[in-house]
Amino acid sequence: MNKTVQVKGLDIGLDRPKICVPLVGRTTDELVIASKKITTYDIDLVEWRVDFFQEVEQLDQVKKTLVKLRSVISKVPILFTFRTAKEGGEKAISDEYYLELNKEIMQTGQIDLVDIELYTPAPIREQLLKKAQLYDVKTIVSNHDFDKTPPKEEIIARLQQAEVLGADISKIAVMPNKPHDVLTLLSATEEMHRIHTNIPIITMAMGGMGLISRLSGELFGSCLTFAAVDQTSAPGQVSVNELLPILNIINKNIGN
Ligand SMILES: O=C1C[C@@](O)(C(=O)O)C[C@@H](O)[C@@H]1O
Repeated sequence: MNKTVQVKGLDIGLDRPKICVPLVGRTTDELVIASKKITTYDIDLVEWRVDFFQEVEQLDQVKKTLVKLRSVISKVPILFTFRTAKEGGEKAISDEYYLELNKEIMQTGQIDLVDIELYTPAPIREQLLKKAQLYDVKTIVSNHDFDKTPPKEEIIARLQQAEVLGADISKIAVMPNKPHDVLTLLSATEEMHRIHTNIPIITMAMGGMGLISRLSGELFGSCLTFAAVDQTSAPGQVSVNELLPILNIINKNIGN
């Protein structure tokens, strides 16, 4: 069983959850300034949330900006994510452009991981998964529910579906409306990790109510957690400086 994924020397899936910081700038300048700051922190990955970028519909501009970001972010993997409006992102684009954007960016050789939404129309999703393999880009197949927390069986089923499709990592983010919803997400995570999967998984309950899920991945089986340097990309993210000591204290004591 190989529940780890290696990217740029980083073993995702082992020990303490990896910390991923989102870049949410709207302009190239904002993004470059933010990435210079982010790389001074003790983090494991950077996610470019390109749906925040105001020139996202001009592929050449996306590519030029990516080259600049890559030259700043040289040591840690870059995850490229266009989060669609229907899954809580900033912008709606056509399925055709979603395909073109992700395909072209994978081909540049400048990114290490790509986020592909589980509910992307099947023919597009399949093409993207194939291209990722071809260009040696690791895939996170993701799903987001910004309104509610689906039942445990449904959370597990979506994570499994991502794995069956060939994801390197499967991910789900849900919104809790009551404390029990957080338990549902954690219980699904624990069961999925223990019994149902051969790949690393990422799960979180969003919002303040779900915060515990962003801290406790090492116990329940979520391999990565998103945290902010200045700006958050989703409700409930805390700052890297607040998160790091908590992850470390869990890591230090978990085997005792
Ligand atoms: O999918 C995720 C998870 C996330 O939504 C979160 O809740 O931390 C943040 C997003 O930037 C990322 O793409």
